[in-house]
Amino acid sequence: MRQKKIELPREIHTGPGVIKKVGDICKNLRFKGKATIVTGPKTIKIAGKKVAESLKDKNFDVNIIKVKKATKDVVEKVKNKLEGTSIALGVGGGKVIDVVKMASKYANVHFISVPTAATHDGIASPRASIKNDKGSVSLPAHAPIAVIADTDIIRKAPYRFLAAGCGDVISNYTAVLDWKLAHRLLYERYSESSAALSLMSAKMVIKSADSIKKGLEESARIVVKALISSGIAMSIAGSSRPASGSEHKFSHALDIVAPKPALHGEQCGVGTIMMMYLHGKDWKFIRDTLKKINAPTNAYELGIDPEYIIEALTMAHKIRKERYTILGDRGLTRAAAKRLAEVTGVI
Ligand SMILES: NC(=O)C1=CN([C@@H]2O[C@H](COP(=O)(O)OP(=O)(O)OC[C@H]3O[C@@H](n4cnc5c(N)ncnc54)[C@H](OP(=O)(O)O)[C@@H]3O)[C@@H](O)[C@H]2O)C=CC1
Ligand SMILES: O=C(CO)COP(=O)(O)O
Ligand SMILES: [Zn+2]
Repeated sequence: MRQKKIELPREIHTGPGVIKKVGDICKNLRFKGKATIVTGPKTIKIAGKKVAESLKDKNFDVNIIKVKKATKDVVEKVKNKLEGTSIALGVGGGKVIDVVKMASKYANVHFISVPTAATHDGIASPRASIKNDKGSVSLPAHAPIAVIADTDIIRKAPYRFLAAGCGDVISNYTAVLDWKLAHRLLYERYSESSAALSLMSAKMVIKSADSIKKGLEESARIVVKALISSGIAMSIAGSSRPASGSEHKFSHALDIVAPKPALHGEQCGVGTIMMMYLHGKDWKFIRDTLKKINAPTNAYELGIDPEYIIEALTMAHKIRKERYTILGDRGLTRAAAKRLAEVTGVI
């Protein structure tokens, strides 16, 4: 019998004002001494300082590291600064959380995920997307020991962020279709329970699409819940397969070719419309749901020139090559890419 390990967060704290409890939560988890906060230039003001205060109140010796990028070098630098730390905390968006996830794994310390925006499903996942000179790689990291998601902070973030999170989780539709395809064609290992949870996470958002609105705590809570359960689907799979397929390849390709890429989740949402079309599924349903949420559904709304959309479509199959998808091994011709984007109204 094949052995399997599933790593999950031990505690999940959500709700308005929960950030004030960070110190308490760390103490209850039996951390003490030095706590290192990894945060970003904006998020330090939004949440980093509050986390520091809460930790200091509980007698932690607090060290703050600001990061701007999620690259291998940055991960290495942060890892070196984690020496002697009892607990690392990632306070910010997806990049910050990915950096602390990898650095803490290398430094052999636990980390806590403190998202400041509901933009991505890496909040609770055991994977990290790290940039390199060829784009990015998906690396095995470890799951956070705790997730502390303050829905008051998240609801006050620009609405665009919440809509991006919806795009990232809705993309599970095509990710699972691609996974099933790879299972049928290549007999790739497939988990029914992981795929079911991944789809359920997407459906949680789709079902509530009409009530996902700017500034509402309830909306932030729905999206955070869906993103966390999508991360747990990745934990069960032991990879990002249930949450990253052809639509993510398209988004990763855009990150390489577009001079000013949009948010990860926004790009994944648009990618999902097009990949649903390639799968012969109801792509209009995805487009209409994204529209209801006020997430981008075309190049113009992404702020990306149509030429880059076509280029990203033609090179997407070369990204994460080990992950077989509807794009196949040869990918799309330029003519097919142009037609796909036109037919689905993306350009
Ligand atoms: N590991 C995984 O499983 C997954 C990883 N990802 C990765 O996550 C990244 C995308 O994350 P995303 O959050 O979209 O992008 P970023 O982490 O780049 O954040 C985007 C910007 O938003 C700012 N920000 C964050 N919170 C707030 C707030 N409350 N108010 C105002 N500004 C805020 C950040 O500030 P600051 O400048 O301070 O950082 C940053 O400038 C990608 O690299 C993607 O590959 C995505 C999905 C899953
Ligand atoms: O973004 C992800 C899941 O939403 C993870 O993507 P990758 O595994 O392709 O880096
Ligand atoms: Zn994603």
